[in-house]
Amino acid sequence: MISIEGLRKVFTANKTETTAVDDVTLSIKQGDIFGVIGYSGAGKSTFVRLLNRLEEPTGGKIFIRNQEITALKKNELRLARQDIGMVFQHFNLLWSRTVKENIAFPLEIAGVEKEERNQRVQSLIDLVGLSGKEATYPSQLSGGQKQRVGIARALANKPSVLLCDEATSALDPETTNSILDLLVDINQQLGLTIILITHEMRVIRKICNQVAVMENGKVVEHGNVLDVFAHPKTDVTKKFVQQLMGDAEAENEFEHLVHTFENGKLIRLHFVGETTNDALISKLVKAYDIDISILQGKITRTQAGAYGTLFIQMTGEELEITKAIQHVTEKTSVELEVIRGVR
Ligand SMILES: Nc1ncnc2c1ncn2[C@@H]1O[C@H](COP(=O)(O)OP(=O)(O)OP(=O)(O)O)[C@@H](O)[C@H]1O
Repeated sequence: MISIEGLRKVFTANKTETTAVDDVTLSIKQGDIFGVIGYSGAGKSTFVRLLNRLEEPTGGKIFIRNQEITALKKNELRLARQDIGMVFQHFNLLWSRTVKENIAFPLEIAGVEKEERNQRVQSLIDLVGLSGKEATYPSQLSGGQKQRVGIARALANKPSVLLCDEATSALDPETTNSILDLLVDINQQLGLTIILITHEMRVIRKICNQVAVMENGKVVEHGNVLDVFAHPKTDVTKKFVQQLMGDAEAENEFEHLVHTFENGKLIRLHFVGETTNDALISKLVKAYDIDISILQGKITRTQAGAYGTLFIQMTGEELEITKAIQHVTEKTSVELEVIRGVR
């Protein structure tokens, strides 16, 4: 759907050059909710603004549905942009226009007839849950409602791609959740491909199936959200994962466990994907003559499945414990590590 090859953006200000986006190559599939995460200054905003050429690339190519965006002339670009909606952090609404008039604006520019325009605006208002607010001005709306107008406006020309530039960063956690739910709805109902940038891992966790991590203009890691979460390779990704999981896996935590729970085997189970639903612990206790205590852990859910770590203590006969461990390693995809054997 979207193919990005060697994308670069260098800004020159006061004779100093800043490489905001540095040789980014990615491909994004139709229907993906693709998250780009990074700390402030990583280059996320520049990256997303390059995709519709709100910023002109210094180098590289962008293809959207086989059309080379980077090769388009100004007037061709205007048409191509109708296929790429964009939602902004600070909404960018027209304050002197009502909700209805804001959403109608891109349709007026595209020359859509009044009757069709009105119909489309009304169905967008229903889609984003703003029925009854048609004649309201943006200043009379809450942040979440303003962003709903922003989303409806971005969808007005029936784009196949929606770019979200920190769309929930100005909102409180509850409103963030409702806007993220709306984006998932839109993705499912309209089959829209969504690219969103954020500095919050919980946004990625809640709605993305793919993620790219940016640092110093480069994509340092990317792939399926679960894979990247479960096996983070770079320090920056590890820090983001820790934002969600806390430091449940920190070394000093397990030292503490080893000393506190002196009997039986101490085991770390690492769950990735659907296996967390399989009632593994109760199956083990029923099938083998052992006891299991859950000592510590955290499991979190992502759009692509669950993952997390659980520290358990197994007590009982050595042979039974060995059989239970074999069951986990041979019959499930849960990763198991014995961190201390029987005393
Ligand atoms: N118009 C500009 N002129 C000069 N430098 C710029 C310009 N826009 C961005 N930069 C620089 O490019 C780098 C990346 O900025 P960008 O805004 O893309 O990062 P970001 O990851 O989106 O950060 P934030 O979340 O704080 O917006 C920064 O070093 C920034 O100072």
